[in-house]
Amino acid sequence: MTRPPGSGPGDPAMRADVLAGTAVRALCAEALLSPKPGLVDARGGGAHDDMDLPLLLASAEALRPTFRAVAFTAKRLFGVGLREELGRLGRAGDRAMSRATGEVNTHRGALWALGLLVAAVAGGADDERAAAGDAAGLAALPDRWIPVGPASHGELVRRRYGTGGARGEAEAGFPHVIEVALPRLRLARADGRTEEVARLDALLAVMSLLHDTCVLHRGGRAGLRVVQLGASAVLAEGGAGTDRGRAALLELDDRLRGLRLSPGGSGDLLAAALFLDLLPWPRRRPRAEREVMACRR
Ligand SMILES: CC(C)(COP(=O)(O)OP(=O)(O)OC[C@H]1O[C@@H](n2cnc3c(N)ncnc32)[C@H](O)[C@@H]1O)[C@@H](O)C(=O)NCCC(=O)NCCS
Ligand SMILES: Nc1ncnc2c1ncn2[C@@H]1O[C@H](COP(=O)(O)OP(=O)(O)OP(=O)(O)O)[C@@H](O)[C@H]1O
Repeated sequence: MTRPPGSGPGDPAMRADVLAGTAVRALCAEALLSPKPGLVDARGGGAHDDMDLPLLLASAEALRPTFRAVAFTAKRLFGVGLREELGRLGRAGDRAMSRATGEVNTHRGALWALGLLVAAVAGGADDERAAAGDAAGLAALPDRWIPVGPASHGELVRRRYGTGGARGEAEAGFPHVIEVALPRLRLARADGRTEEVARLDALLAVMSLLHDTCVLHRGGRAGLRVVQLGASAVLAEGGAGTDRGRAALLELDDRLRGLRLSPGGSGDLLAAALFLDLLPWPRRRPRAEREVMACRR
């Protein structure tokens, strides 16, 4: 759980501006990665007619002060006090995003995941699993100030299909980041894949398993099956780095754009994985290597 103030690593590499910079870099890296099935990328808006790459990059930059404030706050507060302040900062960040994008939801899910992870690292978590665990603890704490308003798409989907959505993923300690995206990223690197291919394979691995409320909202259970089976098929063909895998990926992209299905939750969790992967952890390599070995077995 979140540590009391003053017991963080005090590591200058984990200063608030470094954490905020790494969060923005992770968002930009996710946005730029191409070709992603159904998502906004360097080629265009994917399944979205209201987004493109410049909008996503502007939105990422608009969130930098929020991430910095989250990191400062997590060094100062802990427990429910921190959770409630994060809620306030997250809602203000959401408004900053909306101002930057003309009211388009470019990064709501990503701000939630990255905000919790930034807070966990600023609060003293000193490796990826500790960060995910501390973020889970924060997500599960009550926030008295959650505004009462119309149900979000995620809430409607949760009620209808009983899935946990972005909240459930965070409260469970980001299993699709820790157990799926990061091991796949490292396995692909260890197999000599390019960085772009490794990131695409990590995204596909998440898509093949996640119950994404964006997809369920737009396409119901049938839509979710298209996404999960389509991503599994690309991986079964060898992933984004093989000719057959690349052809299957482009086919899936056409299909998702045709059905207007966007795997936005998977995009968010890839950004969260890239954030943890890009951070200058004090002691990280041995664990990363162990995960590659575990994934090979
Ligand atoms: C929890 C959030 C994401 C709201 O979730 P909800 O499902 O109700 O809303 P909504 O449908 O608008 O957005 C959910 C987004 O999560 C992503 N997502 C969808 N499914 C999943 C999933 N299974 N796992 C992870 N992310 C997912 C998608 O990008 C989607 O757009 C968040 O906006 C929130 O409540 N923020 C309050 C502010 C706060 O406490 N912030 C703290 C950190 S700064
Ligand atoms: N590259 C990306 N392209 C598009 N969305 C992404 C990308 N990466 C992450 N996302 C996430 O996807 C979500 C946007 O999804 P979506 O447009 O379905 O949301 P919505 O506004 O709730 O729904 P709708 O557009 O169906 O009305 C954002 O919360 C964002 O965090």
